Amino acid sequence: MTSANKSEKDRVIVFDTTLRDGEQCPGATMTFEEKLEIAEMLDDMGVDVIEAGFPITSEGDFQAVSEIARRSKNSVIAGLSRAHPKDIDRCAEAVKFARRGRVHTVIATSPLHMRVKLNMTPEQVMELSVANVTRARNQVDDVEWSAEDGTRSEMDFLCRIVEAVIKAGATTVNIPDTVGYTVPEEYTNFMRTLIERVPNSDKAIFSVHCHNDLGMAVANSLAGIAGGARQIECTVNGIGERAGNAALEEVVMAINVRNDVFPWWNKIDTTMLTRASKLVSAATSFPVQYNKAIVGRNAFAHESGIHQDGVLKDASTYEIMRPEMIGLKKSSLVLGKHSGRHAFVHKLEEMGYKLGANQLEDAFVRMKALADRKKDIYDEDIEALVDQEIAASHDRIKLVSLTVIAGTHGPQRATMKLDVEGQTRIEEAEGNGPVDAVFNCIKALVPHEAKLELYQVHAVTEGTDAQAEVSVRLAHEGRSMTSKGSDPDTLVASAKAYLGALNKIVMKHQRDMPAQAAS
Ligand SMILES: CC(=O)SCCNC(=O)CCNC(=O)[C@H](O)C(C)(C)COP(=O)(O)OP(=O)(O)OC[C@H]1O[C@@H](n2cnc3c(N)ncnc32)[C@H](O)[C@@H]1OP(=O)(O)O
Ligand SMILES: CC(C)C(=O)C(=O)O
Ligand SMILES: [Mg+2]
Repeated sequence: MTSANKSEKDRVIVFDTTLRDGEQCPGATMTFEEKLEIAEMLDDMGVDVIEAGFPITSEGDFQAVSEIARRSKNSVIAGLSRAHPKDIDRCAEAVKFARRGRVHTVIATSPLHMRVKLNMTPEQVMELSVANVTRARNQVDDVEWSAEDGTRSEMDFLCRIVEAVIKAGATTVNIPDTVGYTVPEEYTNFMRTLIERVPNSDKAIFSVHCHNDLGMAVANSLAGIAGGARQIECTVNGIGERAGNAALEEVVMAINVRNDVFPWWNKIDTTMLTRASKLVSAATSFPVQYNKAIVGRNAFAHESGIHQDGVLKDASTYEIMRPEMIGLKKSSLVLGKHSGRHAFVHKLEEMGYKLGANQLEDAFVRMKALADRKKDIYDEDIEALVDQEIAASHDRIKLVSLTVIAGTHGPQRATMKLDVEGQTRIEEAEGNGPVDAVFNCIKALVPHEAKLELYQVHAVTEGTDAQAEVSVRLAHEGRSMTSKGSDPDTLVASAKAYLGALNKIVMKHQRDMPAQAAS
């Protein structure tokens, strides 16, 4: 929706409850400092209402809500309270420092919750709600009333109680799907019926608060807005009770990307979504699922060759939003066994390599072989692979295959096949350790006088499947030749490194021959 046709009736208020409902899930407790940092980010991001905590819960929660209220710039700061005078007073005390403070009072309205949990009749719940909304309104101007388990409540009762709380001064009426039970069409109709039947519904903003038990929190939230609600309660990364709440980044981007179907607007600066996600993930130590919509690390990453080719030609082939819209620099093309040549060439160009057609084809085949054996292919792997390709392109001696038997019962034994200037040779040798056996094989296949001066191994990247990079230095006739070999198998990398140095000696010898003959 363009700014020209934004009207107040289409505005959706974004109410973030990361610090309250988000913190309620096991393991998500945040420190005072972390809460202040998250609240500041939400305020800067354009969140309309920040639910900063549940002040009666503990002294710590009270302090956090009060301090967030003191520091708030533009956002309304809300605190939660039960329908209990102690809760209301403590909450009002905490939010009073905000530019605008909101007391949010909740009570269950479903037959099950009223009977089993509260042990109250509907009339008692009605009385308590009215009394506590009135109490809250005497302390703050902004009061939200929530019907816990709203979607499993009886419509007639809900209409009566909503009318009563609005009359008592509630400025926002929230109808939560507390247990993630509703489905989109049902929620649209539920909200529409309620708003139509409550005579004073125009005196309050209706709100949605959806849980994700059936994976429909975001769809249900948008459906509730379609039914006439104008506030969405959500959390960063969708954290919250059990399967979580509607994810803020998902509802915001759904409205943004599909504004043709969701013709509303909000004030969120979407370019801050990635940072907000990282901050909440770090504070809670909850990792973000790799394939999470919008902020998962794979949300803008492509490994499949056909997709990579499409994205290189025009990103909109496989991306429905630009990464910059959510604060990501760019999408990533990840090399792996599903990748194709277009992406491989693109990656090499990015890394500054320009290979000839044959070298490129060889390097591509080797990248595929490596990807079959190794989970992640990093730039360092490509570098090692291509450097080796370039170095090995003129080799006289090439490794064809290697098998090593190693373990506690020595001697270790290696069997090696080499291509020596077009001829295949095979040999078996023992050694004092597997590396010694490999090098003895090479000596048997290509007899030479060179002495091993240096043997060094290090991992190219992290992880147990990382490529090993081996350096070998051979001394021959007063000269030293060094070469590197890399492979996920340290012994293969060792053979490659040794053969690399030996090839250099052979080539030097061949270069020197005509000169010697002439002298
Ligand atoms: C759907 C939601 O997310 S609601 C918010 C849920 N969040 C939390 O519960 C986190 C913070 N909670 C707490 O720290 C504590 O539960 C407190 C401080 C609120 C209350 O602690 P306690 O007094 O020890 O009570 P406890 O939690 O064991 O039981 C809840 C009591 O509140 C009552 N209650 C539950 N909801 C409400 C409500 N909305 N209004 C009034 N009373 C309520 C219960 O019936 C029960 O009362 P009882 O003691 O007479 O049986
Ligand atoms: C407190 C209320 C709004 C809640 O979190 C719920 O019903 O899920
Ligand atoms: Mg909730």
